[in-house]
Amino acid sequence: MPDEPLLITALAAIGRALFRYRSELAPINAGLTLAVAGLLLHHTHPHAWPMVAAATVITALVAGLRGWPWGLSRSGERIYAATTTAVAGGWLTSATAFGPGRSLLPTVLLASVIALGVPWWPHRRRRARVRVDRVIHAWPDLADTIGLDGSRVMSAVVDTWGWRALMKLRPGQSVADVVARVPAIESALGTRPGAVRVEQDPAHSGRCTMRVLAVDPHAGAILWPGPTARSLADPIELGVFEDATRVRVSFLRRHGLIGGTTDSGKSDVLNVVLGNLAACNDVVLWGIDLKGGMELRPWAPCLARLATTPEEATRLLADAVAVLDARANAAGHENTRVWEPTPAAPALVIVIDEYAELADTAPAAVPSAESIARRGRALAVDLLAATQRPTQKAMGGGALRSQMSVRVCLRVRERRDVDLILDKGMLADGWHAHTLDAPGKFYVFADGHNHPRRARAYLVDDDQVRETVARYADHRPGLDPLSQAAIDHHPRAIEPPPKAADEVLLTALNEAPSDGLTIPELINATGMRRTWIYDRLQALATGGKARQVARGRWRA
Ligand SMILES: Nc1ncnc2c1ncn2[C@@H]1O[C@H](COP(=O)(O)OP(=O)(O)OP(=O)(O)O)[C@@H](O)[C@H]1O
Repeated sequence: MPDEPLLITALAAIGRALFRYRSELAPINAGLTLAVAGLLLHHTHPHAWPMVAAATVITALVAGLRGWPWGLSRSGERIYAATTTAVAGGWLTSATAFGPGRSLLPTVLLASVIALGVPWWPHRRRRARVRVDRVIHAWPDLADTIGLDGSRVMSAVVDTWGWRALMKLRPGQSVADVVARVPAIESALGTRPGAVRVEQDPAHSGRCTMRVLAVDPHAGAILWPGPTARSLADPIELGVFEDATRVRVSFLRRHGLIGGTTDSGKSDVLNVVLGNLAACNDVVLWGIDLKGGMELRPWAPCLARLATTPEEATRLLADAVAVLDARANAAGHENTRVWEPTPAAPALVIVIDEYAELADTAPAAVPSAESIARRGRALAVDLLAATQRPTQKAMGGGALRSQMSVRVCLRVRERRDVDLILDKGMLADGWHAHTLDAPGKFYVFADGHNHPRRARAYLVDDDQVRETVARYADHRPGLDPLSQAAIDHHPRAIEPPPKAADEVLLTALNEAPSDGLTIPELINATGMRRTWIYDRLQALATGGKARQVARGRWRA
């Protein structure tokens, strides 16, 4: 028959529309189903209405109290589920006993469908769920278009900020392929730019989670809730990830690096860490701030020392090396490998605001910083450095960074800075810090944080700094006697090196053989400590008065 294809096409279109809009039509479908069920029950089991009533009460209670069977966790949604179940069950009970066409029952059913449909139709999470279902349905075609053919969406969950889907990739595809196509995915899904994130499934290289953020949870500043750590062993909360989980990072026996361009929020992250460390009773804090103390001075009452000039910084770091040496010595004697920070024997954390400035203006301090970076972790002498310019020079060609196991990367100006702050290859792996679009947004690479997830640091305002300082300044611990003695007996720390020793060093270098003198020979000649010799050699080398002729051998 000529009309048959048209009829089939029309029926198929209606079927597709009914399927596509099944969520919107759910109240009407439920009303129709109830009418049919009432008719059947009334004709076959009219005396079963007490059982229907009992089932209604039980189901409404379970839906209201437990959210079952829909897995509802919000109280509003549970109340809605319980009310709907009670109304539907009550109507079915009456229809079973009296027949669905009796008296006002049809009108009550129609009025209930409309009344209960009113909260249903505009409900945000329901509409989001529908949109997600449609995307899952359309994904095979979308994936073909954007070059991810063969990938599948296995499941999807709607959350506070949007939705996230678990994806299975075609054999041979990798997460890097998905990351590279993020802009194409955003265009295919019709989202705002920057709404899609891709995270590797740690358990399977062929799977990943795709997060679509309808609302940016980091759009506004998130105020610092105050310190949560009380000991260096407690993780420090830096801010929140995009799924509203907290960024908790341990700084125990770890050096930290905070990098980012100007105004990216480095000082703010430092403030969050300092605010927490100030509340820890097993940490002594020292600070270096070569911007004249602009950033760290507000914390001064909680800092046992604050260096604001290159000379002070050099001395401070040399003293830290003396502490390190003393602790290493003691650990050797006592046969212990690590220094456990306690209020009586606290860790020493040295906070350096703008490390590149230190490298430029106090080159003699760099060997000390590098020595602390290399040896400090086990002995609880830790560095926390912020830098705006993660140049190869400032980062010691990567040697310093490699010792820093907590790396926070805020917005950077150039893509290559990502690899300088985090590590080689991280940019290609999706740590796109150049796309961070507001101060305080960052990526963190640390123990337990090995995937590129965007976070936003808490914002610490000046009042909070003042309050925290006022609260903890009087409760700061002092250094343990061993470490304090190391500083007190360390000549460089108290006064400038004796002029005589300086002259002896210069003479020794001038008269050195062509293959130079070793450090032990220079120690012998001057009677000074190794760290003093090292500092002076660096300073003389910068001034062109000494040079290293071979590894570890010096002359004028
Ligand atoms: N987590 C945050 N949330 C919201 N705003 C922030 C956040 N962190 C910083 N800001 C804003 O960004 C501005 C710059 O922050 P901050 O001084 O910490 O940047 P910086 O990287 O240290 O800058 P500079 O390189 O100039 O020292 C601040 O005035 C503050 O208002």
